[in-house]
Amino acid sequence: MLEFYKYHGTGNDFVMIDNRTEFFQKDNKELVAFLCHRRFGIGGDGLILLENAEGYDFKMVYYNADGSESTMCGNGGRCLVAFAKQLNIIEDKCRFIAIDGEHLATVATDGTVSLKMIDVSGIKIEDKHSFLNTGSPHHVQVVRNIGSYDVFNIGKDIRESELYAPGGTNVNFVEQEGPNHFRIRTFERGVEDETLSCGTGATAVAISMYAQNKCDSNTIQIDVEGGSLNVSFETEDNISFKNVWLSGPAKLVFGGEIEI
Ligand SMILES: N[C@H](CCC[C@H](N)C(=O)O)C(=O)O
Repeated sequence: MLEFYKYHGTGNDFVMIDNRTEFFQKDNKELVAFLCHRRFGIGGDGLILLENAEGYDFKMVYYNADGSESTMCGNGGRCLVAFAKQLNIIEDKCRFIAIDGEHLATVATDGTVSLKMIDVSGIKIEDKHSFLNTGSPHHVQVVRNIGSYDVFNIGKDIRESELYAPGGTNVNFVEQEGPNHFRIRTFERGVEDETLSCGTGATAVAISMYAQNKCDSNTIQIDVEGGSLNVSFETEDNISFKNVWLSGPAKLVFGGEIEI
């Protein structure tokens, strides 16, 4: 039997495993895909291992639902911080290591988890879209009537297009809701579907919109299908962004054991 916990951050859901004893078969892609399967397994957009790391509170190892180890996951990172607190590894502050480097995080009394993301630069701004890396790669495209937009089919086409081969990208569609307030919907690589939220995607949209002068505050509200996230940052030149923070809820849903 394998002990797990299930968390979500604004509807982006993850299977969490305490792998400090390193028992988990990390190269078993089928096992990860099975655990994330919504009918045969537990169900999740991804799976995250919490491990020990010298000089840090813990290490994050992230897999997409298809079983592939991937790049940074913002909501997953926030959920992992809540999981570390549940395991009494940390209190209300921590420093951990993930695939894209070191992250700081805080847990507020209301449970809001704020995560410091990597510094961002090298944003490409084209006529109809932009592209940037916030720990994971993100295509950002402004659309109208986002509520009825065909995120799955258009997102999948962009994700699979020549432009992003061979690695692929996550695809975010965005519509402005008000000053410094946007609504997004994201097609995620590795889940190969729309998810209810994407943390690195929300971060990418906030930075891209600011870089294109669509907002003037460095604190931006991003509504996702499963709730609301907040992104803040500092920039001097509108090209490089530092002190980037992603905040929002990170909730324990249930825990259990699964036969493997
Ligand atoms: N949901 C994640 C992104 C996972 C990254 C992944 N889909 C990829 O780029 O392979 C987030 O909250 O940032």
